[in-house]
Amino acid sequence: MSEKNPGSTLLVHTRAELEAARAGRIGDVAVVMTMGALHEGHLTLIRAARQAAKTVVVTVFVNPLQFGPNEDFSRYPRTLDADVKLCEQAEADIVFAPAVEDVYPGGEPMVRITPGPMGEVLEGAYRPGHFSGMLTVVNKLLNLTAPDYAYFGEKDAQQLALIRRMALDLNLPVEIRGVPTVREPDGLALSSRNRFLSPAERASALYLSKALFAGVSRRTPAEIRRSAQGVLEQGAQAEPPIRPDYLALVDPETFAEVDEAYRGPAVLALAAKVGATRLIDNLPLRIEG
Ligand SMILES: Nc1ncnc2c1ncn2[C@@H]1O[C@H](COP(=O)(O)OP(=O)(O)OP(=O)(O)O)[C@@H](O)[C@H]1O
Ligand SMILES: CC(C)(CO)[C@@H](O)C(=O)[O-]
Ligand code: BAL
Repeated sequence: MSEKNPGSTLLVHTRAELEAARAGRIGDVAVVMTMGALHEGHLTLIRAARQAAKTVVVTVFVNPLQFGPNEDFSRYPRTLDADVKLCEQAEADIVFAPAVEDVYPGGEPMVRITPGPMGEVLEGAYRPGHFSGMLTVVNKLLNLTAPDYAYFGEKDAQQLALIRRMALDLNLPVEIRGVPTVREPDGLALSSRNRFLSPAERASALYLSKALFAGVSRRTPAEIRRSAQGVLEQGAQAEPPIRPDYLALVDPETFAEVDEAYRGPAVLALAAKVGATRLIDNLPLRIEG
């Protein structure tokens, strides 16, 4: 049974409930996929979807397939009641929060999406299997929600590039739309995992966005990398120190490192651990030389 909230947002859990909630609705559909623990970044995606489409579906699903064995699947925050209230405020029509058995009716899937070379670098190198699990569930959620448009954040720029590429390579009947990163006033990218940070870790985490902003103010690829790297090195001396996984200046479509002669759009990408929490951040920029 679907649960009707005080406003007009319907919370549904199964495919049948989702189809019933969709029945009779006319016009275009936008989906915003999330792992819950919603914050202003997610709400910005939902508002963009609200502007664009007659029906807005928000999915809330912590996808086991995209977490490695030693990652934070079990401690990932789960706050469905609060999430539904926020979706209500952002005027989403339907929240689809399925159980694992509904998304994976055949158990662990034998058939999965292979991300190809773009899925093997940066996040893909540090989280083996992550992008295959992510693309597989995004494909499933697209099949279940059948949207005209799907909204994703630029904070997860490699994920966004892979989803765009999957839509192109697999002829998916959906338009993938990216939304700029929402940040705290001091620059920290909003992320559900920020709630794990102690005040001291929160202060050290600021070196991630500081490094990106130091980089984008430079002109050439070497200067951009050097400048961002310098700030990350300061962060590695902070207390507690940040422990960077990677810093890269890449082509936004392929995520291959750009060379010194490259001019055009790029993404400055990084990931670092702060205490037990791993954070990523990305900034699009234009290399003019
Ligand atoms: N600060 C942000 N600004 C814009 N979009 C965001 C932001 N944070 C997350 N998103 C987007 O929201 C969608 C759902 O992301 P998700 O639920 O994983 O949240 P998250 O905050 O990225 O969590 P975490 O990084 O801790 O996994 C993704 O498309 C993601 O890129
Ligand atoms: C796209 C997504 C919802 C798939 O589980 C997840 O990777 C995320 O929240 O970015
Ligand atoms: N926000 C990206 C999803 C993940 O970290 O698994």
